[in-house]
Amino acid sequence: MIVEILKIKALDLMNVAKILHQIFMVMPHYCLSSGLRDMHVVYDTLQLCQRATEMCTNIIEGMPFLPNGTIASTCDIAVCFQFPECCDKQGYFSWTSPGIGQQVLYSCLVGILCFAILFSIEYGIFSTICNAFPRRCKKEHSYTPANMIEDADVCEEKRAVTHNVSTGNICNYNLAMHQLSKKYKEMVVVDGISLGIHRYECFGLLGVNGAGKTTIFKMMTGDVKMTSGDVWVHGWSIRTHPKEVYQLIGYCPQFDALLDDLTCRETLTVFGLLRGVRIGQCKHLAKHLAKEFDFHKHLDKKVKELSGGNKRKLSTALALVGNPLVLFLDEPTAGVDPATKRHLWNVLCKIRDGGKTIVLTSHSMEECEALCTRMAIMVNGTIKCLGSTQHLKSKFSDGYTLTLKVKRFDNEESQQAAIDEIENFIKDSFRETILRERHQELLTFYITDKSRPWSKMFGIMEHARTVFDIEDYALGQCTLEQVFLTFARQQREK
Ligand SMILES: Nc1ncnc2c1ncn2[C@@H]1O[C@H](COP(=O)(O)OP(=O)(O)OP(=O)(O)O)[C@@H](O)[C@H]1O
Repeated sequence: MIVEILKIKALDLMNVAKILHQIFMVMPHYCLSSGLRDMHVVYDTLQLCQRATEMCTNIIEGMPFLPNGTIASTCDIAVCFQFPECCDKQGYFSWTSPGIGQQVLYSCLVGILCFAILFSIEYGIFSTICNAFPRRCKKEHSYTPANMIEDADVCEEKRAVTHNVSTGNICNYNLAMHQLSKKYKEMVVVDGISLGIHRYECFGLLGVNGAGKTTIFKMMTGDVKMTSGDVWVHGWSIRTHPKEVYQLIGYCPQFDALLDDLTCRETLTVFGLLRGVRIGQCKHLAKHLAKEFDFHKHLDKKVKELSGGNKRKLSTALALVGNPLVLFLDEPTAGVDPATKRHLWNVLCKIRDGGKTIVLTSHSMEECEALCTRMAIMVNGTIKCLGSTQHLKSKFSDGYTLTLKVKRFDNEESQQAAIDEIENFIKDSFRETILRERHQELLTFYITDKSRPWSKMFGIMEHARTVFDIEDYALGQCTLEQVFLTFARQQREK
């Protein structure tokens, strides 16, 4: 009884093992190892059968009553009787175990399937299918941006881009983004951005650390997948025609993506070849770009021997290889000395005026003022304001800034009393004044009343200097940095 139960159990287990074997066969590692094991079993079986047949032949060869012709068949029968596995005469590639026919078939099928998936991803076949059924796909991807009160310029830009998308006039822009969003798990880092950028434009993306600027660049260069929305370069959609888009863009990443052991000349040549520049022209291109970006003295130095600033110059130059139409520059002048920075600005202005579109991020307001025809300030993945430097200054900081330094006292109480006295005086003397910032003895006031002439305001301040404990002061128009700081505070509040 127990033996019977054990037999049934063993049979069940064998069936389970067979099913598992079939399932695991889709895994190449399992397929390979089971194939090797089976080949070894077939080899051993064949060896055993051959040796048994040879032994049998030696034994019965001397028997007189057996005719010569029947020795072979007699041995076959004897060996088959003794070792049943010798009866089948299986080859290595037979379909049933221990042949490896199944493993070979599974490996081929899995290989073909994986290649097909790889090609589909590479050539965007899945996204093309997805775009063909927008409603179904949107269930997975669509993301509605948090509806907050938006600035009128941002709304107008959105409306213009949406109109051009719906009327098929997206070619009006060199670069257009529509409802571009990115979510990392539950965190929204880019929140429904719509922008249209033309030729001859240098567009600045400003924002505090973590506002989502680099993520926008990464989506446009295909580094990360967008959650929803689309990007068009010269009318080509990045979702449906990524290859065409990549041919039209140049990218200088935030952190230099260079090969340490190549020289600058070799790096420029390799990138030139990758971008389809003829080998003969690469030599000239390397020299030209090195001269333009002022690192020709280091052209034959290895990348690892370059200073940080020169690496930045090389990275920016690489973005220009292949003559792209749109340039994405992520903090191109970070770590570059002021003189070279100005040289780079001139180069970038020349490129912009040559008909290209530049999108850059920078934490230098000076740089944005020098280069950008338009800019946007980003907060928490959304655009808070948009326009030219002067437009932003007049819209968000229409007034004057007064910065003053109070004399230093050893006594804390006297210091506070002097500050209070000066603050009261300023608030009484200038109408509509706000104390915007205070860092120790440095006070910054924002004066919105523009009715007083400069002469009168300076007169008040010169008088105050003689009466109060003021060490120094500066009075001027509001700067872009102040506009930026107004929005930067919102990021911290969120
Ligand atoms: N792979 C990732 N996984 C999860 N979160 C990410 C990932 N990459 C970026 N983030 C988050 O997305 C947000 C935006 O990052 P991003 O690098 O775009 O900011 P940024 O505006 O370029 O900042 P910075 O000025 O410092 O370069 C950040 O909060 C960051 O932590």
